[in-house]
Parts: sequence; C-alpha cells; structure tokens
Amino acid sequence: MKRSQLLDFLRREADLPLPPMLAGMVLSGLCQGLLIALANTGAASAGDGLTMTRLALLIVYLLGLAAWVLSLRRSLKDCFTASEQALERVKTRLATRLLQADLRYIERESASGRFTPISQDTRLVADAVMQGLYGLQSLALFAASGLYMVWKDPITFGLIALVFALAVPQLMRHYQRATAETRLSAEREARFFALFGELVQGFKEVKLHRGRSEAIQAELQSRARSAHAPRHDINRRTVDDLQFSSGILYVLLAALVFVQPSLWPSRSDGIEQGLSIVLSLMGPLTAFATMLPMLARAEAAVGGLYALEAEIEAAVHGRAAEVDAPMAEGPVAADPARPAFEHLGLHGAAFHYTDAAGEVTFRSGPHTLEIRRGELVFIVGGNGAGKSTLLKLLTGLYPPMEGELRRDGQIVDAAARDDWRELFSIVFTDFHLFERLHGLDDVDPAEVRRWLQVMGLERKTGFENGRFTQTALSTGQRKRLAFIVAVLRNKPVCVLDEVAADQDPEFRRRFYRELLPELRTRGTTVIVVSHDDAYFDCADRIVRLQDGRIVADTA
Ligand SMILES: Nc1ncnc2c1ncn2[C@@H]1O[C@H](COP(=O)(O)OP(=O)(O)OP(=O)(O)O)[C@@H](O)[C@H]1O
Repeated sequence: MKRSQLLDFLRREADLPLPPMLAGMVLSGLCQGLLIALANTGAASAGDGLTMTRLALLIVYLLGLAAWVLSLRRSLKDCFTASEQALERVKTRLATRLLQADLRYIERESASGRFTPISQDTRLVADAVMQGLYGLQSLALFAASGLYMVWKDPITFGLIALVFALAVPQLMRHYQRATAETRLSAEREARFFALFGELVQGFKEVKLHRGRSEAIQAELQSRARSAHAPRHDINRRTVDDLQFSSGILYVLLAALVFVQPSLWPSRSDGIEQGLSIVLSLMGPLTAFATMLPMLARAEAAVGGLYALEAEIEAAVHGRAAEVDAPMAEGPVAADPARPAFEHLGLHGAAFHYTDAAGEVTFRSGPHTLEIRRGELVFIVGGNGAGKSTLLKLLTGLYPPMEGELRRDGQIVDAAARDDWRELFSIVFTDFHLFERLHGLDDVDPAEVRRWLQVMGLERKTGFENGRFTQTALSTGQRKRLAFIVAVLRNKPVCVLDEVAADQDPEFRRRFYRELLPELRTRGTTVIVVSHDDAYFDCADRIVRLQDGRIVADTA
C-alpha cells in the first residue's frame, strides 16, 4: 500500500509530533469501546442492586469516560492546530516561491487556471484531517469492540473478523483509485473554472453576442462533464461501499439472530449482548466508509499542492536565465544622498514569446538602450510594436534571454535583479489596483488625499485606514488612481504605459504639460509609452519601436 500523503504532509509541515496525536485518537476509540463493554456488563447485572462489583464497574466506567474526554479533546485540538499550521506553511511557501517565479510562468499558468484549485485544496485538507482522525477513532472503537467480543463470544468475533477481512481491503482499494480519480477531476475542474473566470471577465462581450455565448456555454458544459466523469465513478463506488459495509453487518445480524441459535441452541442466551455489540459496530464502520472518499480527495489535494509547489520550483530554477535571488525583506535601503543610478541600460538584451509548440511568436530585441537619470523618455510605435514587452524587459520582469541589463556600466546578474526591479514604479496597461498601498505603511494620508485632489478624484474615492474607500471607478479614473499609487511609491524611475489613454483632453494636457515635468523636476526618471504625438515635444528623448526593434532614438 502507498504511503499516505496526508500523513506525510502533517509529519513534514506541522511542528506538533504526529504519533501522540494519533495515539490519543486511538486511545479515545479504545475508551469508547471500553465504555460500551462496561455498559453491557453493567446491564447484565442490573438486577443485583449496588454491589461492590457494580460500584467498581461504575468507577472504571467513569475513569474510562474521563480518559475518553481528555484524549479526544487533546488530540482533536492538537490536530486542528497541526493542520492549520501545516497549511499556513505550505500556503506561505507557495506565495513566496510564486513571487520568485518569473512573469512568463505566471502569465501562462494563470491563463490555464493552474492556480484556481489552491483555495479549494487547502480547505479540503483542513476538513479531511479532522475526518481522518474520526476515522481512526472508529477503527479503534471497532477493534476494541472486537476484543470485547473475543472475550465474550469468540464465534461472533470470528464472524465480525470475517466482515472486516472482506470489507477493509475493498474499501482501501477503492480509496486508492479515488485518490487518482480525484486528482484528474480537479485538473479538469481547473480548466472549467479557467473558462468560467474568462466568462466573468468578458461578460459584457459574451452577453452581447449569442453565438459566442452559446459556444462558451457548450464548452463549459463539456468541461464540466469531463470533470464530473471521474467524480461520478468515485460517488458510485462510495454508494457501493456504504451499502457493502452496512449490508454485510445486516447479514451478520441475521446470522447471529437466526442461524446461530438453530445451529447452537445452547448459545441463544448471549444473543442480546452480541446483538447490541454488532449494532454498535455499525456506526463506526459506516463512518469509516463515508470518510474514505473525503480522505481520498484530501490526499489528492495534498498531492496537488506539492505538485504545484514543485512546478513553481522548477519554473523558478529551470528558466533560461539564472534564478532570481529571493526577494529582500521590505524595500532595499538606499542612501538618500546618493542617486540610485546615473545610467540604466539594456545591452543586446532580447526576449521572445513562444507558443504551446515552442515556436517563437514574437521577438523583442536585441536592444541597446541607455536611460540617463532624470530623463523623460517616450517609447512610441504602432500597436504590437513591442513597447510593453520592452518595458517588461527593461524593468526586469522578463529576464533577458540574450544580452544583459547594466546599471552604471555594471552587469546586473540574476542575484541583483531584485534590486534592479526596486528602482521602478510602474503602471501597466493591464494594471491591477490594490485597495491597500501595500508596502507603503508610513505614507502620509494627507499626501494621498492631496494627490486625489490633484487628479480630480477627491469626490470619487477617499483614503481611510490605509486603503482607498472605492476602487470601482471608470477606466480613466482607475488609471489616474494607479498613477497616484505609482507616484506615491516614489521610486527613482516611474514607468507609465499609456496612462493618458482613456483620459479627457484637459487631463491629457495636464498629464503631459504639468504632471510629467513635475515628476522630472523632483528627480524622477520617467519612461512613458505614448500614442499622443501632439505631446511628443514634451519628451527629452523619443525611442521608436517597430516589430520588436528600436528603429529610432532621438533627443
Ligand atoms: N503575454 C504574452 N504572451 C505571448 N505573446 C505576447 C504577450 N504579450 C504580448 N505578446 C505579443 O508580443 C507582441 C508585442 O506586444 P506588446 O504588448 O509588447 O506591444 P505594444 O507595442 O505594447 O502594443 P500596444 O500598443 O497594442 O499596446 C504582440 O504581437 C503580442 O502578440
């Protein structure tokens, strides 16, 4: 039998040792068995009144009860702590590794819904750990009741052992199949949710177009069906298992009540006791059979979380350029008196996109470009010329596949790329607006509100308790807010990708004629992607791109 990934997960990730937890649960199951046995014994002598034997029985019963309460409480509490601890560790590690991965990996995988199952998987593991412990307790209770039977009635015990021998291997076989099928179903479900996410994102477009809506609906249906198929098999087997494990006990009951007295009339006296024990076994065995599918899902979920971690790890280590150093904690301390750089440059730096077959679909570079401190540079060119890709290369989000980045003539290697990225604050065309100004805890709220006023947003959103009170704004307003965030970050270089697009003419004028020069005046190097040729005269320098190459660089 394969090792349990769930147990391995708790053993590796939690600080609390696993054996005492499991032992506690087994003990609680044994105590439960003891209580049933003692109650049975007590019932047999109920007519004797309060004899010394019955008093001793009661005391042992109460001790057993106390042991049951204590062992169950302790191991459940520990188990809860351990599973939350383990999950927290894995989630944190995933997030940390994800931050080290490069943008290409994230772009590719998020599009295919690779990260969708994480939240479901982690919840499932937390729930299943508890269920698993109860399952263990059920087994212990089963074993305890079995032991009691050996003592009271070896023949009935033999029958129960037979039930066990028949039921458990079958349940375990199904359990292992369910683990594999659950993984398959989760992968297919992720594909469903990827498309579902697209549907939500592109709802407006879909809503307006019946043909598209029908095609998406059909595709969603087919993906849902293919995710459902393995789960259907699992559910079918679960029903079979439940019926099998309960049904076999009913057969046992019949054997005990009807067949046994006919074969051994002398044994009819103990039937009631045997009956009550067999009935008490039904609960644990059914609980065990019900819990197995959930455990199987959790096994698959743990496998999925580790597989994702290994994949991110491989993406971090296996990319063309060397690995980035882990992110430094907090912003890199800079000497305020010393400028962060005099020149930032790309030297023969190139990057390309590939399709699923590995064919190059777009090549950016090789570029040789030096940006001087304090410059206001416009990057211009037609749609698809490669302006945004150049920015991603320049800001260190895409590692150069050829050539290098240089800071004041010094080559920026992978280990220094994190510091390099710290030089920039960026507003991309597909920016994400976070509610909070993460990493800007000491920002002066008055300064934020001043900027909201400068950008004409003071009546649209506010800044309270470190967060914007409203981020659901118009496209142009959201861009203005993103611009404010970039400015507040106060980095040496501010990169603005088509921020003036979607703005009204008056704001556009202020952006080019007042805001950009103001940024330059305060010492920020500004790189702007622009299609607004009416304002090209604002730039110190214009870099023109065509088909991924710099075709002109004019001052
Ligand atoms: N994430 C991506 N994956 C694969 N190909 C991409 C990706 N982003 C851009 N491309 C391809 O790279 C080329 C250049 O895109 P890029 O966004 O850099 O151009 P751009 O000059 O910024 O365009 P626009 O002015 O339309 O914003 C495009 O042909 C596009 O197909």
